[in-house]
Amino acid sequence: MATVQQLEPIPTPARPRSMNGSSHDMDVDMDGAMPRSRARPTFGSGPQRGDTRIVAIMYSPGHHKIVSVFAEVLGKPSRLKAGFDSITSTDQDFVIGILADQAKADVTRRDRGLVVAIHAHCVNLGMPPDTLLSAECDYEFLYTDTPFFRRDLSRFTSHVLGQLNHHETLMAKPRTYFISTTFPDVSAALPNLDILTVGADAVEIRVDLLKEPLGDGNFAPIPSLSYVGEQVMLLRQRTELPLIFTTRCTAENGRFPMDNPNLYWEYLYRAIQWGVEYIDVEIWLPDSIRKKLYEQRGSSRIMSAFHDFSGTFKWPSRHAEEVFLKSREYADIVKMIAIINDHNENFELEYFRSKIRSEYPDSPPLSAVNMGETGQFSRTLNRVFTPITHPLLPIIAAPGQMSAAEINQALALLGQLPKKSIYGIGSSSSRTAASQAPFYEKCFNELGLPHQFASVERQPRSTALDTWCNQRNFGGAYLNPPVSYNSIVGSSPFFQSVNNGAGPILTEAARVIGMIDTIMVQSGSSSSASSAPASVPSSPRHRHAGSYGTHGSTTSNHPPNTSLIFDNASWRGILSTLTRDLAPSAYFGRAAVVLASSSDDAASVIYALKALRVGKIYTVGFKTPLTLARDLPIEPFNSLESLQRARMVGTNDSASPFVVVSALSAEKSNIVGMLVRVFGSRGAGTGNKGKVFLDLADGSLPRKGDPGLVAEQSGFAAYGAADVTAFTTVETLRLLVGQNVPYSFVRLASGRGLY
Ligand SMILES: O=C1C[C@@](O)(C(=O)O)C[C@@H](O)[C@@H]1O
Repeated sequence: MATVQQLEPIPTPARPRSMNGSSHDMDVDMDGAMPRSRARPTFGSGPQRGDTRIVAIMYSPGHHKIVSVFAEVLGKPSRLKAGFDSITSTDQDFVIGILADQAKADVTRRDRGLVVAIHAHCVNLGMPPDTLLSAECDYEFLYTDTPFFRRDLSRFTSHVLGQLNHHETLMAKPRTYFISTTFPDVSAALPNLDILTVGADAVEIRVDLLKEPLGDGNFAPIPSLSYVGEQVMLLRQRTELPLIFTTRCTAENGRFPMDNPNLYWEYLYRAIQWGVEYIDVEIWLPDSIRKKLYEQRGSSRIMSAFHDFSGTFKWPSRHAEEVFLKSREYADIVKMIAIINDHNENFELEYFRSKIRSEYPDSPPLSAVNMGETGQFSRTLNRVFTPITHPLLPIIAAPGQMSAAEINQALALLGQLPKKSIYGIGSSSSRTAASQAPFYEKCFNELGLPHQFASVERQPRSTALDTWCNQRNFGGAYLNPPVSYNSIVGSSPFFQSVNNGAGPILTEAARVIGMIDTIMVQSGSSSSASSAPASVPSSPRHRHAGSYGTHGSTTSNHPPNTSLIFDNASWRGILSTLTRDLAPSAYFGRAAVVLASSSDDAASVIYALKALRVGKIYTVGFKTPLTLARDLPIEPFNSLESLQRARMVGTNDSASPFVVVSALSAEKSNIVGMLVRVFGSRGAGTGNKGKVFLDLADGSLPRKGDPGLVAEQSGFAAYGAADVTAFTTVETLRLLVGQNVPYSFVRLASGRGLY
């Protein structure tokens, strides 16, 4: 008989706060001994249920297919209706399609508490879209049908419905940057976008700098909404980074005219409808407009903007504080930027920053820099959304802007980014860590980081790991393959001695998963931008003598007040892969099958599936540890009968497996292929990619058959280890060096080396 393990709920723990005052997505466990049965995981800023209203898609004639793609992305069936009036609560489990012409009749009087209205317009049909629908819809999705970017639709949907939240994750990072693109036409940027965005956490589109050709050799005085919409669409199709939508006014080094403030509302509100993540709202705009945008922002975040070019602005003044207080009324981030005359004014800004932090601790994060060469120093010190440029951009967006590499080089020169040794630690059985070395070196180089990267091999039962991690200049490591907490700490006097004998600090993911793939270093003085998140709290057990006492015979070589943090990045790689083409809700409540030969191999998969709120997991080949099984029905397939039962439940039944993840090695491919066939869609071969298959086996190793191919033939959308490795690398770089390197760059720059 199959067993179902169900465990009692346990209260959610209090969460640490970041420097910015936002909660951090890396909850940490301060206990050194591997805690087995503690609080229920929170998954940091992981997937949320979000907006649960009925989604209605307004589509153009001949474009009904977009309705089923939305439905697939959301994990629901679709049905077409003649108008909003006929939508009732019985449609809750469907995505509704309404022909645009019919929608126009009743879109205005729709029940906004019941329905969220999305206008899907294919730009190949011409621009602008229907003006009434654009104005009346909640959101507007602009797309091309050839090529169609499924990833863009999935990201748009996850964002506007509030299922994924970039902002919380970004504000938890110790430093964030955005690149100000200054192209008159973003098409020019697209070929280089991957490289341009290395080191950036978001991409700003300077709408006021766009130049819309009028066809007679002239350009529109301001780009039309049609042109801007297409430009935003093009950019979003090519980058996974959040966008910042900026209409900079003429008085602040921009080109947007100031005579009609309503024009700003029109463009900025449309950007919210397009699902742009950040909206730059200048504070000279009337309060009524700022308030309205703030209230209408949905899942977007408002970055209030203030620039002073007069040369008379003073950070220590009452005026500066008033600007901050006015800004924060309608802002999720406050941006203040000024021209200064003297280098000392950079220190005045630092004083202002710390005063704001201590006097208004609950305010939105402050992003503040000075312009001009004199102000560059402040660009190295600002930690929240520092604007950056890149040598490949046509012009810089503001005087004194620096690139990510220049900022890092300056930090290194100032002693704020000390040179560290960072290790890629492999094992004798897997050469993956070593093959990633050239990629990491390339990234460090591109980002101007002073660190040295070394790839090393860990022998079972050797003490080499202790030696690498106990070097004075140790800056962190990734472990590929991951190693269990117990095998790292169990027999190591060094790791047992850290944090005055409490052992390494564990993030929530590391504690629950029990497998460690990232070791970060956090220095107590924490001015280093180089490594672990500043938001990880110091251990209460830290003493002045340093976190690594002299426990047993082990002496720490690290500077005082240094902590080691153990994390797991793989689960995020898995989560990002599974949500690349689907919104998280496609997984909510559905059943999953996990194949692995040990619970260690399955742990990060199960954690990611739990973050995706799956309803049940069938397991094959391992026993799920209690920490992972908590709050979720787990049913091992331990007989043909149990397998047959799961296979026979109706496809619309939530117990019918929707996602299959295999962590079995390449030589077991034939078994994987067989199981995938068992759970394949009945309508396989019809091109219906309803279900999801993820194969974590190393694709470069010889194997008997390709389960991915079998999966595709059986109606699955198939993903492989290369996707997960690339997404995990993005996460690892964030954790180790605090820098964002987009997925597309990882895929581009790593060649075949990563896999
Ligand atoms: O607000 C800012 C900051 C900025 O003005 C700078 O000083 O780098 C550049 C602008 O593009 C951006 O919108």
